[in-house]
Amino acid sequence: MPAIEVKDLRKEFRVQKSRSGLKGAFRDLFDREYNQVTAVKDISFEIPEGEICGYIGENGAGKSTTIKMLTGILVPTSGHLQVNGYIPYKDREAFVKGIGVVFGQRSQLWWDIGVIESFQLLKKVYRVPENDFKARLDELSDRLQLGELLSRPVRKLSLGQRMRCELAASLLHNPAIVFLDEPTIGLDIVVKTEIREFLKSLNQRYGTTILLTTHDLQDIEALCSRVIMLDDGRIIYDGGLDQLKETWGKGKEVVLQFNDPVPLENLKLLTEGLDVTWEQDSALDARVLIPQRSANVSDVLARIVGVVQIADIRILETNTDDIVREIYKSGSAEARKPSVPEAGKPGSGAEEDKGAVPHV
Ligand SMILES: Nc1ncnc2c1ncn2[C@@H]1O[C@H](COP(=O)(O)OP(=O)(O)OP(=O)(O)O)[C@@H](O)[C@H]1O
Repeated sequence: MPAIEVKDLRKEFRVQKSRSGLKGAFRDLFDREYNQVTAVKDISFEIPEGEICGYIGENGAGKSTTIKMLTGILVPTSGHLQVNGYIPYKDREAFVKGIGVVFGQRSQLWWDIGVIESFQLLKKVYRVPENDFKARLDELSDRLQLGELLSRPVRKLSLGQRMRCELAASLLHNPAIVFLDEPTIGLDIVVKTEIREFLKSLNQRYGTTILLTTHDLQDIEALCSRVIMLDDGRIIYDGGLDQLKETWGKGKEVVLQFNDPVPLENLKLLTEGLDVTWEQDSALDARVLIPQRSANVSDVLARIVGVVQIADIRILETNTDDIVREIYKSGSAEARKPSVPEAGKPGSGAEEDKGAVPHV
């Protein structure tokens, strides 16, 4: 049984329209008008136990709405969902014992009381036996370096300290599935790295399933083997991070500087038979573009080094940030067109060939 199972999940909100001016406000009192917003549009996916999956998309794409449905906070308009064997909004009490949730922007800890007292309350809420609680708290304190933070009220903690406490709070009852909504937002790079390391080890030691929404693609790079990308309530990509890079990445670019002038023709001859493209601004330098799927950098360098005197080499790779920005930009509309046969574009045949799940 998958940890998370979602089929044709949909969420519509009814939002009241406001008319302008005093007269409009008066009319609103008696004759309300509504707009319908469809935040999540019939999405389907499954997440197996023990997977760390990134759930990404631009602002307003529908990520939080999905997480709220998966955690039982919102009731879907239609569709089916099952999380850890439960239907979240129906089996609330039993369901919450098996999940942990961290909303980076909102605290689950009580503001004015010591962190440890919040933990004690959560222990009661989740009915964690005393011995399990002690062992778990010791381990979490140690790994997240909570130490003397435990006796402080939450309002006296820095953001990074609070986030470490939030993570501990969400894990006190040893949940099988953890939902993290922007867990590293606003944190400095050191704390971000600590939190990523912690999540990785949590997943490895306990096989915890993690669904992570983030705008920080370094989180995804560090943690996720799979990403689901949402745009305007629809899934536009579901597949591996490597496939994402392969499908949309522009490959690698090697920038070379030579000691003596080298004509472009010579460079082309040296790499004959390899699927590469050379560009040159002057005879003393050159760039070679190596597509993601064909040759690799060492094949290309093996042909050149020793034959040509090289003063300097730089290897540039499209990073995930660039790729995702590119998909968002070109993204959704293209993705929904039925199979535009153009390589490297969302919705093209290339995506299907790579085994990613196309959602068109
Ligand atoms: N309670 C609500 N009532 C009405 N509309 C809502 C409600 N919650 C969300 N929406 C709308 O649904 C859409 C999706 O919002 P959602 O918060 O799920 O996006 P998101 O991907 O989490 O964005 P962000 O990255 O900004 O958090 C948006 O258009 C939003 O305005």
